[in-house]
Amino acid sequence: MQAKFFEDPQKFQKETANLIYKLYKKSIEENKLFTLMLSGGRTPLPVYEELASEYKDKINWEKVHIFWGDERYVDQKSEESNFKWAHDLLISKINISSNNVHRIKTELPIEKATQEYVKKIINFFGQQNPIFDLILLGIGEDGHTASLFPSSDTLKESKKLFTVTPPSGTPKLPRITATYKLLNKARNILFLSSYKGKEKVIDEILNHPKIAEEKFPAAKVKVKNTYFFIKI
Ligand SMILES: O=C1O[C@H](COP(=O)(O)O)[C@@H](O)[C@H](O)[C@H]1O
Repeated sequence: MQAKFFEDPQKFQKETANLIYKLYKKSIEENKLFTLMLSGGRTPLPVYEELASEYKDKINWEKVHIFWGDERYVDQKSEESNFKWAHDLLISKINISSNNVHRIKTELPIEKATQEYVKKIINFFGQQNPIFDLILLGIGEDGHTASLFPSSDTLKESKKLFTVTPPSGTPKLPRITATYKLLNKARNILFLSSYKGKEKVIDEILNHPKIAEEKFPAAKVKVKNTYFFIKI
């Protein structure tokens, strides 16, 4: 586990994009492609912009497959859509085929959208327990990650890779989320979070992980190669 705190927002976005690039290169060497699961929220947005500018030509985007770890159940063009922000700031600016962009289809009924996404992932990886090269995650003020919220039944889901989250969070919306079954298999996890308003949550996750596990869903993501990049 590695935790880094950044006072300079420019440094945060540059170092984060650079780490993503390093992990991309390693995956390409080993597996010839890079499976990247994006998070929602606002914190990763400058990183998406950095990737779209500095890494537009350094990364062979045809070898990258983009997925989402959670989605708010809204139209894909809504300001609240996790897909929309990644699309506008990154995907629309790089040379990537639409076949490599795997969004959650929120135009379908929510259960169907969830099941179809699981099917799509299983078909893509050719196995029931997919291993993503890199999963980006955020941390909410309540310790949620993806759309796994404290005290939610979604935390107990052990069979499915994705599940439906009843209206939760800010904005309070139904959501579709990856479960621990999927997240805890990743090769690399990169938490991107701001620190303000989340100091207690982040300090506890980093310094008292066992206690944090009882309260904060983010603390239950347990992967050997986990990075915390925190913007102060
Ligand atoms: O609602 C969500 O919030 C979290 C944290 O977002 P941030 O704006 O504090 O960075 C995010 O990780 C999650 O994907 C999103 O749906």
